[in-house]
Amino acid sequence: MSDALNKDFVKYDQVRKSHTYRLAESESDEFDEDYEIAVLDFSRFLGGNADDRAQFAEEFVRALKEIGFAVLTGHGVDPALYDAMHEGVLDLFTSTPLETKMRFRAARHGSVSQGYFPLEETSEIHPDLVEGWVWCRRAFDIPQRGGEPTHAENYWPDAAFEPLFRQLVEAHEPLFKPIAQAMLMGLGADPHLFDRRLTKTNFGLRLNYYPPLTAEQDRSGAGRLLGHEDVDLFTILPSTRVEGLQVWNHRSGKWVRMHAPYGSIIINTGDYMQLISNDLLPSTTHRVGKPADGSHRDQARVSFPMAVYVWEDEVLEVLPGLGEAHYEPIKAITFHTRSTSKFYGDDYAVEEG
Ligand SMILES: O=C(O)CCC(=O)C(=O)O
Ligand SMILES: [Fe+2]
Repeated sequence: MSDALNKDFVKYDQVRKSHTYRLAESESDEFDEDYEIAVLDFSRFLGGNADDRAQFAEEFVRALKEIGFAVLTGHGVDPALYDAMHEGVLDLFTSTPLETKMRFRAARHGSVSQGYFPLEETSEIHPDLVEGWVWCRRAFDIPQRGGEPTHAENYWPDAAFEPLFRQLVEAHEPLFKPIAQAMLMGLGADPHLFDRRLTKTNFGLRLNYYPPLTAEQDRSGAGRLLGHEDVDLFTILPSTRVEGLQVWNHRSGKWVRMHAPYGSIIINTGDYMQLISNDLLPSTTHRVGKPADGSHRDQARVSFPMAVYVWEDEVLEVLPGLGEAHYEPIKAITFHTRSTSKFYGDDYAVEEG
């Protein structure tokens, strides 16, 4: 199984992914030590004049076209919040008994597999050295799309975690539209085309807890999270304290190690965005490997990416003005669940229009 290739699962892909990579880390993997992922000041878009905004959008989209990842500073979120989240994730995973965690095992809610993922069970295709926990919009006590009441209490092992992690949701939700607007502007499309779809939209907040590596795991060369692409429009990932994120450079066929400054956020485009951008913005493969710096190996690693979706009943289609469409329009639920049935089994797919 450790020789498995992404190509073995190509039937699940809903957008073109022509490269080949091994799911697990391997001694033969090559690294692009010189490539620098762009670090851009988002305040130029959030607070700048029309020229600043246009220039930011151009640089942002250039970086994304090239590698599917960019790092943003100047986004306005207090880094103290990320420190609090880091501690909160450690607390959640280390203080919740396994039997309690197992009562929340992940299950499909609409498109999203929401709930707890035990160690080595992030996906059905290969074991990873991470525990995960995913919550969508409905799990937070925030305004819901149709004004329906929330039942946050159903989703949390301890009620105190909801208001804690809600702070992260409330800090990031105001960034959804400006990030999408900058991408659309840089693509030459109407920057406001997704404003309605992104109002009270769905998302998946994923907390990842990578336990300290044992000496044996360290020796085995096992990675922490398999190579994958995100299915979403884009992901907002605050920079992590412990390194390890690696990004596939499709030009060189090598991996690039992410080094994002403290307090910055990493943005990467996912499958929804690759479809609507007609393959201009790639859904880039990434994974989490052992830290290159040995001193970090005995430390737990924590990350808290937020995946931005559109609701299940929206249609994903190629934006106007981007030439002959490579894809047919498709309902978001069909697109999302077909693609992620790669991880959750064939019966995960919901076929609708
Ligand atoms: O832990 C990280 O740095 C990345 C996690 C990730 O790619 C994911 O949860 O989709
Ligand atoms: Fe990811």
